[in-house]
Amino acid sequence: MRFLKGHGTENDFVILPDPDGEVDMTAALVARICDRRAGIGADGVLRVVRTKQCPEVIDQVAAAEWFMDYRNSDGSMGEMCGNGVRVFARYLIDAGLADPQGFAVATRGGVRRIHVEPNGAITADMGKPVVHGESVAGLGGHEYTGIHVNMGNPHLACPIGDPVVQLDLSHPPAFDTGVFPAGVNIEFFNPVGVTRVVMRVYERGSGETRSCGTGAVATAVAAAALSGDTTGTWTVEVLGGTLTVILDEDTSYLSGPAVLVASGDLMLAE
Ligand SMILES: N[C@@H](CCC[C@H](N)C(=O)O)C(=O)O
Repeated sequence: MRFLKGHGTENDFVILPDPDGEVDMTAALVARICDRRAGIGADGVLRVVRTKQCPEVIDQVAAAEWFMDYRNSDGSMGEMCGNGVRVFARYLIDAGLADPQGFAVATRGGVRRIHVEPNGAITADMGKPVVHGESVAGLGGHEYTGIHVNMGNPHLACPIGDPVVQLDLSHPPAFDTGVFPAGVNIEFFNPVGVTRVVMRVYERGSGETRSCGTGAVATAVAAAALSGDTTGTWTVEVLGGTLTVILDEDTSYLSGPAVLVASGDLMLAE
């Protein structure tokens, strides 16, 4: 099975081209591929499959030829992945499978439109964030109140007073399973400018990663809310680089680098 490897601000993915939907993506196979010692190593897998082959997203077939079948590194499914969809787009463009002028990708979280910036950055229209109110994350004996934001997938974005570098994210933060019965991605951020924040994230199904695109948008929403805003352009610094988030009245945009770094043949048995 052919694979490629790519990343967006060091949120890294194995890309599996499977146009006709022939690969049986078991959780065990995904976890083996993502294993950083016994596999290729990645935060997740992006299976590239024609939307018409996938009953679960067949309602998106008229809008998007390709479906991003996203899986976390533990094999669990995610509805959306902001860096993933940008790396997925980079693959489609480089493979000549999508129009670099703009196209749409089907995801479990809905259709996401893509365009390429003059500097090569890839921007995804992430849809309108859905804000649900406050909830609490527990970490290192502290409780952090954050904002529950749905970006197709669930997030809890928590402002903290201290630099995020001090946090120990080697263990999962606690959260309210009544609010998040299917788990949650938890961001911690500290503002470092009027519209600039530093963020770290503990992802559902993948642990701490060096970036999270949906998390960056959720963080921008929470940071904006702190100053009484719902719109604006935010710079989100993550361990793996810098992302730009635009919040407007109707939708949100995530922009940043997305690169392919390798390709090869997967030798793991399915
Ligand atoms: N890294 C992603 C988010 C991936 C999905 C997440 N772990 C979940 O289970 O919802 C991003 O860039 O958005």
